[in-house]
Amino acid sequence: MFLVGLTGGIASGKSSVIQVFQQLGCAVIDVDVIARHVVQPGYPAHRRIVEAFGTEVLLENGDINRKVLGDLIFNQPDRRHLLNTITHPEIRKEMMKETFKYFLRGYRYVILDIPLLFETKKLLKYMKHTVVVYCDRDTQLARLMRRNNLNREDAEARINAQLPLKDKARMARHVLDNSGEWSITKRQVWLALPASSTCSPATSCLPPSGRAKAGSPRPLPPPRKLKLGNECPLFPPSPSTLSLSPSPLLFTFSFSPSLPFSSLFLSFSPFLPPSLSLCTPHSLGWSPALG
Ligand SMILES: CC(C)(COP(=O)(O)OP(=O)(O)OC[C@H]1O[C@@H](n2cnc3c(N)ncnc32)[C@H](O)[C@@H]1O)[C@@H](O)C(=O)NCCC(=O)NCCS
Ligand SMILES: Nc1ncnc2c1ncn2[C@@H]1O[C@H](COP(=O)(O)OP(=O)(O)OP(=O)(O)O)[C@@H](O)[C@H]1O
Repeated sequence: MFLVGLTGGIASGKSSVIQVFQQLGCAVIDVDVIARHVVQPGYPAHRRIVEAFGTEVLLENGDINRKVLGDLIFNQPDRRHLLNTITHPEIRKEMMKETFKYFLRGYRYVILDIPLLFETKKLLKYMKHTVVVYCDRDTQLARLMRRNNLNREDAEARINAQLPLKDKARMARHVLDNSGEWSITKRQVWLALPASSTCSPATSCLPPSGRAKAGSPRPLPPPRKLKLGNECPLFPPSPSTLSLSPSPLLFTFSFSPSLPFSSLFLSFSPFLPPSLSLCTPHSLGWSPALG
């Protein structure tokens, strides 16, 4: 099994992007969701947070007051470090459990949304590939202020608590640009689907409407569960998936001027269980005799 680390900056659009992957049937893990889970009352991290930060970081019902704790840690690096030492080991344990569940279900790839992948570096060595969801700083600031109802100063403190997004984009193997309209970002994910097909046009698993000739405008595939066997630079095929010929679609996509970060080629099928994802020549009705 291979792990794909998806990261970005605060409010750069990681959760939005990972939802698209999820809708497409990929195996995904959102570490922010796990981070919320492990600090619930009754969990060791909850007790240790109260010991370290006092009961003023609690709501009346005993839950962590995330606004208060956030205001504390995003303005004070030492307290942020303290919170990280409490929560990160618990988060990693849960992440391992979730990943193992996907492994048992037969997935070859799991996409993990890990906000601090490049900051902590602890998990980096386990990632087969890294993907950054990027947006320019002004857009990031505006989206963060709007979503969290923050003033500029507080929003900047949160952004500055992380490595600059530009640096992360440089460190990543693949970048998704979410600076523009959401529909453009979604297209980047969707368009990557047929681009990664190993099937030649003659044997394509795509419905006819989903096929395109090299150089012609690409029809937008609807979000759906995938049943293709794919090959692409990001997610190579399993040994039992045979590449027939490189798809012309790959070429079309990689030089699309509408995608400034068009180096992203995602093959979704490895995130599906093998029974669904393999597109062997035989499953396509192809045999060596037929060519
Ligand atoms: C500080 C807390 C209470 C704020 O909660 P809040 O609901 O406002 O934000 P949420 O958890 O949704 O996080 C939003 C984003 O903030 C950024 N962020 C969160 N924690 C940190 C941190 N310790 N350092 C830098 N950035 C962080 C991430 O980009 C994250 O995606 C919460 O983020 C938290 O418990 N953080 C510690 C755990 C952690 O490091 N989580 C990040 C995933 S490893
Ligand atoms: N392309 C876009 N156009 C407009 N708004 C967007 C776009 N992408 C994301 N947003 C909005 O920006 C905000 C941040 O997006 P999202 O929550 O996906 O980011 P995130 O990186 O997961 O954030 P965090 O680091 O805080 O978990 C949300 O309110 C989301 O609806």
